Amino acid sequence: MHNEIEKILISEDEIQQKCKELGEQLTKEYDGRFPLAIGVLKGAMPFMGDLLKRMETHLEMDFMDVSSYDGGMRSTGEVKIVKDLDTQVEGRDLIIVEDIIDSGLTLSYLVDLFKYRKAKSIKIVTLLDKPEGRTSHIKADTIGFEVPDEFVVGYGLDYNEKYRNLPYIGVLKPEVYGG
Ligand SMILES: O=P(O)(O)OC[C@H]1O[C@H](OP(=O)(O)OP(=O)(O)O)[C@H](O)[C@@H]1O
Ligand code: HPA
Repeated sequence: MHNEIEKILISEDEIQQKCKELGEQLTKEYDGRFPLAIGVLKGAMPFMGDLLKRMETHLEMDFMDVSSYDGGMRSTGEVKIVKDLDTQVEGRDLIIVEDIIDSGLTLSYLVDLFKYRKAKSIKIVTLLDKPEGRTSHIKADTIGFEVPDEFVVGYGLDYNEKYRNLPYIGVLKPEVYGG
């Protein structure tokens, strides 16, 4: 698996250090508030786990499974809800945890949905931001790292459902996707 990676953009150590830093920030911000942390599956799973372990305050967790890439490298333009939340968001302080904002379509869909469901506050925390990919007006409140306009994999991010279990963020060799 590792020999299919052309280069590592963000190392495992850098990711873990960032989770500690962001977890400390969120601890201060949400102390005494019992927020609802929403992980956007499947990609956010590793980041959600590492980040929230660093948050030293009570919180509730839930997950929403949405998909718009169908395993490929381009957004289909349509966000599908595969699994909805089990928790009511009305009146809650939400922390949406994402692995990446690229076109911004997934998050603008979710933010509109949670506003409609009357969330009290919505904070977007993303490990990666790819600003050059943006086609919709959405900005994260908290960003771990900015990435260039390349298709990245690892630490939750897939290509054809593979590479999510890499502990770092990297770029694939062109021959892997037939480039
Ligand atoms: O800003 P966007 O262009 O909408 O891209 C970001 C979304 O794309 C990926 O999810 P995907 O739809 O591939 O589902 P997955 O997490 O199950 O891989 C990623 O995990 C984000 O949720
Ligand atoms: O660069 C990416 N890699 C993997 N999944 C993604 N979903 C949006 N952008 C990306």
